[in-house]
Amino acid sequence: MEGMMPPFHFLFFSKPSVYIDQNSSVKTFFSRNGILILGFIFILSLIALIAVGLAQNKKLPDNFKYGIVFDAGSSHTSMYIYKWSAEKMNDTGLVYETASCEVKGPGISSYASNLQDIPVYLSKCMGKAKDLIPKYKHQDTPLYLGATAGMRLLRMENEELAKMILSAVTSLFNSYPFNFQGARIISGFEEGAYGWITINYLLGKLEKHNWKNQFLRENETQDTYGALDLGGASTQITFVTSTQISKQFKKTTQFRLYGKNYTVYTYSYLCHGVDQALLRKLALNAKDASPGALMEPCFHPGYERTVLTSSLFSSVCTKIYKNWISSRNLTIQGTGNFQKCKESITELFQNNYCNASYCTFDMIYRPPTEGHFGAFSAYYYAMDFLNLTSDKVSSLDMVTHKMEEFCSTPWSVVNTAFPQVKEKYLSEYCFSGTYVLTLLQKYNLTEYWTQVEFMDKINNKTEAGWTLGYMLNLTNMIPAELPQSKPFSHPTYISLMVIFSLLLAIVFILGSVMFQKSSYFWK
Ligand SMILES: Nc1ccn([C@@H]2O[C@H](COP(=O)(O)OP(=O)(O)OP(=O)(O)O)[C@@H](O)[C@H]2O)c(=O)n1
Ligand SMILES: [Ca+2]
Repeated sequence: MEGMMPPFHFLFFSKPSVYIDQNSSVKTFFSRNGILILGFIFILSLIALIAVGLAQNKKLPDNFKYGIVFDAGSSHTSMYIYKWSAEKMNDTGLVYETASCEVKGPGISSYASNLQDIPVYLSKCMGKAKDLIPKYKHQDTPLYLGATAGMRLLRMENEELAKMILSAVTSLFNSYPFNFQGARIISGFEEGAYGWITINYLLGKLEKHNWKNQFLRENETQDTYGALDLGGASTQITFVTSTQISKQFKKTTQFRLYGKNYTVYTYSYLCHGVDQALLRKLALNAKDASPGALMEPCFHPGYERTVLTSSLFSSVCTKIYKNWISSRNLTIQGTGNFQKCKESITELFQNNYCNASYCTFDMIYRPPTEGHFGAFSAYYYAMDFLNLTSDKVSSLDMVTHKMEEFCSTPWSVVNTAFPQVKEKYLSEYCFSGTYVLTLLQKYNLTEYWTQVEFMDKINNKTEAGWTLGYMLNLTNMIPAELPQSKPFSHPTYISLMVIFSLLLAIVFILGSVMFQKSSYFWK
């Protein structure tokens, strides 16, 4: 039938036009080959489109993963639930805290004599985890418990009791549907290193992309932050050092993360956490106290606390003072004097020394500190309460002035002004603030006050601490090498789709125009 389009397969399988009309043979030859080329482009475009679609746009709805970590500290236990996209698990900054739970009660080490209470102690937070994580994900959700300095101290005193606490936790957690990976006492070295990983991961210091979404190499990445963690029983300092450190000190570790090497110094000072430091200070001063009373410059004027002296010596950290006095009641009376408080805290640090190549206190080698530091846990609690976090305050003089003012404020005034703050915390902020300041001075970190950033939740979501780093490490979520170049971002994918669609439309339009012309020659 004249004028009708030939079927689609005709484009490729019709006889060569050169046999039909000898006069238009050359023109027809080109138009037929043009159609063939366009046909090829069409097929290639289609294949490319499908390939891009299959390779780059595999996004599945709600493909999230979860992980649960319990931080069993000396003063309290917290549970953190982390969440991340399963497709992007090797990227930095993508795992975040989706919920947390404060376990009611003291640190887990105080359950040594009442193991039967451990299920009640932990089950409320476990119930929260069960409710928050979708049921079908429970089996794939790793669950960890890491215990820190409180349990380290208990282990030094009585290893069997420490084991029994961990066994009680193990049998409880095994009865839950999660993928329980163990309850253990982590070392001070791990605690420091994982804290460093957490903050640098969350601050995006380990792996960087440029505006083209390409990974930046070695020296193009930003400097990492050092990590300062102040707990109740221990304190950790961790930072990247460029000082050549003799192997005999064994205080550094090598990390290879996202294709970059880091020489990280870390040390955990046991008995230098804020609670144990206060206990040591009180135990140390108790020997010189007049019978029944101890004047304490780190407590507010008018504050009183009565303790049994034996309770001051019950910790491993204060045992050395035990022989000095027999047990009796001791009333501690605040005098609220920042300078005297600072002097007495300084006595807790022995042999402080720092030169160009090394620093030390308590005979522990430490290379000179470098770069910026993120300070969390009790560093943050104290400085945040005192309104002294670095964006609000610019110099050490300001901090000193504020501390002098706060410590000398009568307890009745402080207590009335902050009725919502727990009495234990409130009565000790003069001590803990002064302790923070003294510790930072011992680390030589107060010269440039803004070198230290006090941090709580990073990106307003995830708490700074060792738990996230611990989970990232145990789930192999931080690769040693850089991941292969990133797949297309969503906008790039959409742009490619548009370009290929336009190309296809042009191919079709040109194809049909050329086909009409060539069929004119066949007539
Ligand atoms: N809002 C808060 C919370 C806690 N604290 C105090 O901060 C100290 C350290 O708390 P934390 O960092 O939770 O210590 P733990 O993790 O329990 O101890 P460690 O890491 O040494 O095992 C404790 O003295 C606690 O009383 C505080 O002053 N204000
Ligand atoms: Ca802690």
